[in-house]
Amino acid sequence: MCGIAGIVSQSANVNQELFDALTMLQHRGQDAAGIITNDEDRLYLRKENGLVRDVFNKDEHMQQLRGPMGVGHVRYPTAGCSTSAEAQPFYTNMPFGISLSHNGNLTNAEELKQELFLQDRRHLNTESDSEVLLNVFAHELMQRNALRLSPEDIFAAVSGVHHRCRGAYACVAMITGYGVVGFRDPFGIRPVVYGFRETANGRDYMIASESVALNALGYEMLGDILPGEAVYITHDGKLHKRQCAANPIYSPCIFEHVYLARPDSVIDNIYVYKARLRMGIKLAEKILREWPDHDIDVVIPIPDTSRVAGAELAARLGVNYREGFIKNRYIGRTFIMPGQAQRKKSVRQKLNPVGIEFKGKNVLLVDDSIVRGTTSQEIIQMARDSGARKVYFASASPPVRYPNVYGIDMPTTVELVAHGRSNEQLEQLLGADRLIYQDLPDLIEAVRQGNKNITRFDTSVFTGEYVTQDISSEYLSQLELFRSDAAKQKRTRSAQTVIELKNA
Ligand SMILES: O=P(O)(O)OC[C@H]1O[C@H](OP(=O)(O)OP(=O)(O)O)[C@H](O)[C@@H]1O
Ligand SMILES: NC(=O)CC[C@H](N)C(=O)O
Ligand SMILES: [Mg+2]
Repeated sequence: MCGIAGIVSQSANVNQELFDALTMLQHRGQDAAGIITNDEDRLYLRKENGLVRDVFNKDEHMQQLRGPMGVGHVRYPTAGCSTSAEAQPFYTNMPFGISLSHNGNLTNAEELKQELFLQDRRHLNTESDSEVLLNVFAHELMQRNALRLSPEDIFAAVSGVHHRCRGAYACVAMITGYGVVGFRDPFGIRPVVYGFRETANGRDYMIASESVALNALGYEMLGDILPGEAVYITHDGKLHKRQCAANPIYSPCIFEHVYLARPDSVIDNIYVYKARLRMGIKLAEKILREWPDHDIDVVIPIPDTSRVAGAELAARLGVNYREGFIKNRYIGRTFIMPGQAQRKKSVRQKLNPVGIEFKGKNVLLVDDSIVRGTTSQEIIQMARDSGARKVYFASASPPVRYPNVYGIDMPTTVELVAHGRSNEQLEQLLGADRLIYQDLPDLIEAVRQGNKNITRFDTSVFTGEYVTQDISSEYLSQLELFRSDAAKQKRTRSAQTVIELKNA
């Protein structure tokens, strides 16, 4: 769940707007950031590890990122490693000069790498699946053999990508001198929206992972890029759009609504905020059904993401809602940090209890999800240390028991605290007096109520069933080998010495 953005403007340089859009999407990736812009026949690229505000220095970088169109990226790695060499956008000069930002994860990247080398004669310089995706797109565009690209050529290339690539990909690509293309895999696993803004010189367009980026910059939303669809905005402000997949099946990732997306975003026509409110209601109904004589004195959310569901949960239970943990505003999201040691340390730095809210009370702590159990374990202990009498814990989503292969870095079952454990075992391990999980049908209903046209979601982290239906146990074992915390750290350490040939 990286963040992607692309802008085509009829007036000004897009550097500052891309910077602002990426800042709005920072919650989707904290490891690296990048922007590439196109001015006439020149490209300007800056990408590096770090937060948006740290990567782009005003005088050194921003002023040099010239041009009225560009694409940007904030990264949360799910493939390759986390060196700056794999920061995005990626670039290839054949044909025309194409740069690409990708959110998601390809599940056939290894096969494609072979194909690209042996058949297409293309060189890849990193382990990133996004560089693979860029080269497939570039090769498919080459196949058109066009001296001047038409929208037809571009849509045919996207169709070619759909034929060859498996997994999740929400992308923005910039074709030097031509325009910006947004496209989404035929299942629509990761979100991407687009919109426009009227100016004296014509229409400016933006494509971004979430609608918050559009709102903040004064763009009006036109809609979601649909599964399999591509939207092409030419440099002179014309919009073309086409369904490029033979058999698209809307199956967005439900975890976007649980945790990944900002609550103020609307994705796939569903208000994330409302979906989270409904998760709170469903959870309250379950508690009232299964534990009618509960003795909960107060509901305390674990900031940030569980706040919305927590408030509605408390209201439905008819008990007080209290901000018992104060979040340090300078610490980012812990779940998407790269190593367990850092994640564990950050929970304590990030959240501090307000003692009086716990002393002598039966507290119900509520979080949006329990993944590795890092947050819940620490927080339950903190509640006890603060004098709580009983500590109950509720999760607004069901137990996360299976790896994600579509752009969330949850690759190994052993790292998932709920994998192979019963509710009782989890209660004991996390140290809760009672543990309540949302039921999956309730979660699906809470989200689906926002858009009844979506008949299925990717719920693989809860069920182990993958919407693309091509995930074998061998693939998962390989993933486990390559993406465990230990394996990642080893790779990142060794890659740090060879970062100079970046993909640009
Ligand atoms: O079981 P775990 O492995 O700890 O993962 C789950 C926790 O991580 C996330 O919080 P995070 O701090 O990333 O972000 P937030 O501030 O948006 O809640 C999520 O909201 C849970 O609190
Ligand atoms: N979280 C994502 O969307 C990651 C994109 C890509 N797979 C990478 O690792 O860089
Ligand atoms: Mg959280």
